[in-house]
Amino acid sequence: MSGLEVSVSFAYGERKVLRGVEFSAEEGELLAIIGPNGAGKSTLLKCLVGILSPEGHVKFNGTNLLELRPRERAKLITYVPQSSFPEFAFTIEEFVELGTYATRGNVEGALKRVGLWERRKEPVTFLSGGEYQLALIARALAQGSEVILLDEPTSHLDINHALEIMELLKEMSREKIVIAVLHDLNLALRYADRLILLQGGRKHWEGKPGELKPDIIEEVYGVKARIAEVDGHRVLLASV
Ligand SMILES: Nc1ncnc2c1ncn2[C@@H]1O[C@H](COP(=O)(O)OP(=O)(O)OP(=O)(O)O)[C@@H](O)[C@H]1O
Repeated sequence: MSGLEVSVSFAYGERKVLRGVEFSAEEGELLAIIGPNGAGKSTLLKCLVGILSPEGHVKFNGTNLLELRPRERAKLITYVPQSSFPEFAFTIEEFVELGTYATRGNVEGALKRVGLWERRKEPVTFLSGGEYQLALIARALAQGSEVILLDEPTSHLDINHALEIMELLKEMSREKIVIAVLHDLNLALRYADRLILLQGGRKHWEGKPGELKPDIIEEVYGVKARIAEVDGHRVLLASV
């Protein structure tokens, strides 16, 4: 079986946070995980990458990643956490090299791909929020894994940098499986091949962006929603 096959449940102690979340993904796909605050999106990514230990399985090409040692798992799946600014004094290049512990990764290729190669000798603390997000993505790319998970990669970014990141993810998804938690539904509608909508720890809905109906948004987010078409893109207009 090729691609990623997920079936997970997870509880923090007594508190059930993911209840039988199932989906699959194939190489060449950009999946967006969407859903309201507290739905379980970050928890789901942490379960997929093995930071948390869920019940169930996360199979990649038939191998259950949850049963692999961390070093072996890291060759196959990488996680880009929510951006928090680094306090330490690495250069950009050293920071990206940290992603290659499991592989003989391609630091140069990754830095060139995100446009930071020329600045590689600068301290990572010199980067702006958007540039730091690019460095985080370069670190994931340098690891060379086939599945990349990103938790809110566009939060704190201006629209220009957000679009730049989404274009990069789209390009990466041609040869990998890319799964991103996105709060911005318009970015999800525009860039994702498929959406997984979580609510209350369950998969509430799954489909292509073109299939998302306003009534689903209204039900899950408690807003009034309209979806219009602008220059061939579906655009969500929400109001309270
Ligand atoms: N370490 C933890 N211990 C206990 N409960 C937790 C922990 N982390 C998260 N939770 C709870 O699990 C639920 C899901 O949290 P999670 O961060 O996965 O949601 P999310 O969909 O990513 O939310 P957001 O959009 O606000 O980032 C929330 O109710 C949260 O309070």
